[in-house]
Amino acid sequence: MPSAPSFQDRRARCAIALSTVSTSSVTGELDAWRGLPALQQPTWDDPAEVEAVAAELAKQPPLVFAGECDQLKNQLAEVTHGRAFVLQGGDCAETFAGATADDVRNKLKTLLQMAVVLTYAASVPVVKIGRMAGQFAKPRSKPVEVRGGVELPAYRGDAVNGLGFSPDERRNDPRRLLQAYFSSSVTLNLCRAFTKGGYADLRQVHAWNQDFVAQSPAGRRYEQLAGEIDRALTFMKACGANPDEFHGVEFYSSHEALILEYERALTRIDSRTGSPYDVSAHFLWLGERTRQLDGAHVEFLRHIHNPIGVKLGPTTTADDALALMDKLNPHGEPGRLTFITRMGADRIRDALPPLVEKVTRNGGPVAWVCDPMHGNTFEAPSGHKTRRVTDVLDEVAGFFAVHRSLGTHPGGIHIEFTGDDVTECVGGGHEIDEADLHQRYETACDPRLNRGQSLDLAFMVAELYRRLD
Ligand SMILES: O=C[C@H](O)[C@H](O)COP(=O)(O)O
Ligand SMILES: C=C(OP(=O)(O)O)C(=O)O
Ligand SMILES: [Mn+2]
Repeated sequence: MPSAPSFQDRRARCAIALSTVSTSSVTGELDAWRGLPALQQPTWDDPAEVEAVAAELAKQPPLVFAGECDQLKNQLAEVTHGRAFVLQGGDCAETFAGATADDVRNKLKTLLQMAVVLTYAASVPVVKIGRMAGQFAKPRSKPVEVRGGVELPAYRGDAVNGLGFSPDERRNDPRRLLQAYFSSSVTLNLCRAFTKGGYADLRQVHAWNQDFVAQSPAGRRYEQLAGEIDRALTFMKACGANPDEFHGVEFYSSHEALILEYERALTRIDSRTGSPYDVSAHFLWLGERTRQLDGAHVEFLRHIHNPIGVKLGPTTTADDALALMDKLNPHGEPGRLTFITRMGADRIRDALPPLVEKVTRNGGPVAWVCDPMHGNTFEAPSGHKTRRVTDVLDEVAGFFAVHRSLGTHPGGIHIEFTGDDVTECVGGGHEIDEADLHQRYETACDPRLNRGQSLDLAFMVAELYRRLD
């Protein structure tokens, strides 16, 4: 007969049992979305292939660490308290071909320049989040695209199918999910190297502008500001400050949590706390098309501990916002939830106040961020999807005006931009007009601000921020 288990044995068995119970209940929660309607999911030819890919993804190392997600959550908590500002941006749709050192550096350079303008001119700490290293999947308004009488499945991002207009390219291929992971990893590695390895050093403010200054009004304006920063740094050094403190910056990754098989496969239990984190990015958001309260996306996001966002379009009611708040941040944890409003320049001044009022009165803390892109898209006569820079600026001005009148904090901007001199949005310093769009229209999905247009926006936001005082 086996002897009675020792106290240690019993304790160990008990611990094992507890961890099994808690792990399986966590697993149950993380898979609960599978029983709910999930919009905008690709249809795959072979479910077994998707399962094999998910199993492969589940074995891969995390792209980000839970502790980094917590750090971002703390910084976003500062935003909810009105003490910091979010700058979130990048491509509408990243592409695998764009995971190169040049492309990533150009985007980061523009983001850093914008952040410097905001930090210096508005005197506010800026939380820098890229729509980078994972933004490979797109929701679409139509499931198909028709060209010259030929109908094919819509492009859903490089994680799903190809942009080229052929049946082969447009076939949904689950193996692309693996490539999305590897391209995210390459991009994030570059971002980490650029932001920590000296390139983002504040003493490089002029270097980021070198290839730009002569050509553009925004570049020249930036150059002046960089000169002031230089003098401030010299002054601080003379006062005894340690210049190495400006060597690197904190940078975080984000993307829309769209393809639930991918996000689920990259969700891990944090060894420190036993809580699940989606380690595909620091920050995940839900799009306007997939934020149904009883839908699969909300259910999945509810259980991960990353800081998260939800896009809110012009039809969102105050009750919708409150219900999302209750479901996604039931304990009112500061920094956990960001509402990214994308109302359109002509709607923001009417559509935003009821949401902010009700959430502020009844809800926990939330960071309010303005996406001035997605409510302002239209089709030019040439067929290009575009946006007017004046509408983008006007939506941001409306966002600031609403928060100012309600006494709440305009917490940040969320934009689609690129570091290259593309011609995708009309207006701006170089006055791109609709007839110019074809010149350098390179986006895989929505039109992005180019570098000059992005810097113009940063100067305007800094001005609006200063006027809040
Ligand atoms: O950001 C993405 C787009 O707004 C979204 O994919 C819808 O675009 P579509 O109307 O071209 O499908
Ligand atoms: C699809 C997007 O936005 P929204 O969900 O707000 O339409 C996006 O951010 O690219
Ligand atoms: Mn977009």
